[in-house]
Amino acid sequence: MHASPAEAIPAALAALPAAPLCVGYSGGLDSSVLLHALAASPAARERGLRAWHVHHGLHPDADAWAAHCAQVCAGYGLELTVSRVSVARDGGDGPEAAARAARHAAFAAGLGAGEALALAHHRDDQAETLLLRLLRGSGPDGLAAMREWRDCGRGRLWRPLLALPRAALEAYAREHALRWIDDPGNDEERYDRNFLRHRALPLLRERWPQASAALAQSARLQEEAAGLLDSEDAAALAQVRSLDPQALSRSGLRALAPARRARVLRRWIAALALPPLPAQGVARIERELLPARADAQAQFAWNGALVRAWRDVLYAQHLRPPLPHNWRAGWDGRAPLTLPGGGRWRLDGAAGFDSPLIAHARAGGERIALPGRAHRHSLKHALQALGVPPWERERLPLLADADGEVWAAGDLLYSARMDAWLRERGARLEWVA
Ligand SMILES: Nc1ncnc2c1ncn2[C@@H]1O[C@H](COP(=O)(O)OP(=O)(O)OP(=O)(O)O)[C@@H](O)[C@H]1O
Repeated sequence: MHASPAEAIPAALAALPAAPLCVGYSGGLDSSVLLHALAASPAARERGLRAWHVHHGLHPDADAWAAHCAQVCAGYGLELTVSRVSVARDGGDGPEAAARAARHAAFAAGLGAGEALALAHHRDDQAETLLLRLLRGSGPDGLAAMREWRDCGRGRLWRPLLALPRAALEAYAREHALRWIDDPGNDEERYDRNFLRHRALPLLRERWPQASAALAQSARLQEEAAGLLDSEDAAALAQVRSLDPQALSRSGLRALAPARRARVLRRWIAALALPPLPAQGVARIERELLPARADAQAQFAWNGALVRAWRDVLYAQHLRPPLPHNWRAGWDGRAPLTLPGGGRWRLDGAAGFDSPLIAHARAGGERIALPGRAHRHSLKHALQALGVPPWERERLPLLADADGEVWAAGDLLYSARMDAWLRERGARLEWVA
């Protein structure tokens, strides 16, 4: 175990895969230490070390903080990126949480492919995070608290100081006579983290001097356990998954143990980039959507997402209104066509159609001349035969020629002519609902 950033940073860099390196620099004590230790490392500079300051625009001194960061970086000969973000002051969880969300969104959007963003979280931050998660009633994934590595946009977050106590960073800052900014927000005890830092943890340490180290150790053990659970969840999800990533087998889910089922459902929702299921979400799905005789209309909606049961599948999707009945748009296939209410159509592998087609909503009663069939078929029956659920049919755009002949329904059905046209060119249509 390393006792100081001066030892921890070179050791961590030696184990770091070759990747561009950036440091999240707020100007506070912790990230000033991290920046200094990285700037002193030839291995970090070889990776093109740069610094990144997110300007939240919340505090009256925020401009001065950014100027301080620029001055320090110039002194080290490092490039500094300053990103301004807009923070909703009246967000439900307070300005601190809103600033954090905006900062992480900026990181996720701005990191280069494979780039590592070093953050200066340390062992005492980890202990606070674990306590916060315990007090929120988190399970093993949450209690693993902060990982040393985590994916972020196209890059990754890296916390090379996570094993060091705050005191080691303070000693380093004194030893190197660093200058840093004291954010007055860090003392406000109405924020939970500050309450733990200034009141709860000092009290715990009176009786258990190693409290922070022990809490961080617990988080590490939880991370190991969560890793094991995670691979088992992935295997269980693969078992119940169908070809369509938005669909799971209801009978397959029923066969899983309830605790596993809950984890698989959460993992599936996260993989679809839908908002996390609320606390009662799993119970509602279990009760209303999983039974073999679930009501065909049953659904569970939360934060713009929806899960429903249909035949043997459980479907999850973003909540979207049906296509407006009167919607029509010319489309030559050259650029993607944006559909009302979100979603799009794209022609891949060909420059465009020979002559523009007309995209429109279904009116009912359409027929389509399918490949290899002598007669036109009812579109509705063809979609039913494909197992397309009713709500997906409501959002399904049609593509027709000037004579009203249907050429395609989303990317689910092609007419014989469209099929031949796409095959000749090795092209395909891609529809996102
Ligand atoms: N404004 C900022 N610009 C760039 N980096 C920042 C900024 N604020 C924080 N960081 C980086 O994130 C690290 C952690 O800061 P802070 O404890 O405020 O984090 P957080 O993102 O709110 O995380 P958590 O709530 O998980 O502790 C800092 O040490 C620094 O590396």
